[in-house]
Amino acid sequence: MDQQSAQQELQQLRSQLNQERTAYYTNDAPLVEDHVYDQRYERLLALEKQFPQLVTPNSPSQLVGGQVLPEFSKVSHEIPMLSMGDVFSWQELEEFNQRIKKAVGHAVDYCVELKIDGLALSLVYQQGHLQQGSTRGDGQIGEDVTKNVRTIKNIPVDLPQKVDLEVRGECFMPKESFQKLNNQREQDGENVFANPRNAAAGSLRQLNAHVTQARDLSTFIYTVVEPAVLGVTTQAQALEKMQAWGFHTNVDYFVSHDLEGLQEFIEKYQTLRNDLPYGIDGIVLKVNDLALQQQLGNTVKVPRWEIAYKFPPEEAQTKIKEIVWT
Ligand SMILES: NC(=O)c1cnc(OC2CCCC2)nc1N
Repeated sequence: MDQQSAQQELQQLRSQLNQERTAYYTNDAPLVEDHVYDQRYERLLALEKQFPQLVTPNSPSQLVGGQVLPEFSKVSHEIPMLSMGDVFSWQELEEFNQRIKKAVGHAVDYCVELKIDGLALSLVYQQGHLQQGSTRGDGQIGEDVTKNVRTIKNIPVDLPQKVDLEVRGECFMPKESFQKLNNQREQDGENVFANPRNAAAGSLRQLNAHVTQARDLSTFIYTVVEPAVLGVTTQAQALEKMQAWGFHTNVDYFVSHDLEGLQEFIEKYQTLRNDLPYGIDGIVLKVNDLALQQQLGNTVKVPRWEIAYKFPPEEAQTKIKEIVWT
């Protein structure tokens, strides 16, 4: 076979295998039988062995980097990765709502999301290919964790369209994986992680990508930095579109008008949180209209258009709950 036709076949194999991998891990909806995927993967490896000069970073064979990094290189976030203001009571949520109504002049819709207890992650795509993954760091400068990010199963390496796009979300470790990891560490006489969030941070910020790959990390993507690229004008549409493009998003969100239905949502998830397969530490209220978000802008540290309502720590939950609701 000549190089030209090998190049064409490899391009097709890479795109097919990456799509099949995303569908399998993100939507639990495999596109092909396992043995078909395996045959394709074997063909890719054989061609790459015969034509090593045709291997690309996005190839499924390159997902786990070879060498262990000496340290992380730094990434500067063009748009700062802001944190969130926290409130702890219903009254403070109402004060937040009043501030928004005063600034905007009328009641607004909010997109209400679960607050996943993980660490913030940025994913940058160029021409539809995953180019870089980085941590929030101090909001301006984060760490380049691209090699590790490529091992996270529900992060797509290719997008359905060849566009430049940045999305952000939460990287977390499911509770069950956390338990298994700590049991294994205890058996190996290693120190255990205090909670799933620390385990996720320690696993993502690993200099050896093979270690990250073994840690069963996951993501919930919640922000598109440039909504126009996806043609969306609200946060709820952004969540829908990102899911359609292959990102793993959290479906337990709803749009409330002027806090309607919010108390029920909070009570529901303050109770449900123990049974969820991942950790949450509250809910996030975001002005749904993205143009309004821009109009409201940000303070130095946090956006004015969103607030995080933090649940009381799990052990104290019952006591504080009576105080908050009576
Ligand atoms: N932990 C979460 O689940 C979560 C975190 N952050 C955000 O929104 C960003 C958007 C701009 C600042 C915060 N949404 C979330 N759901």
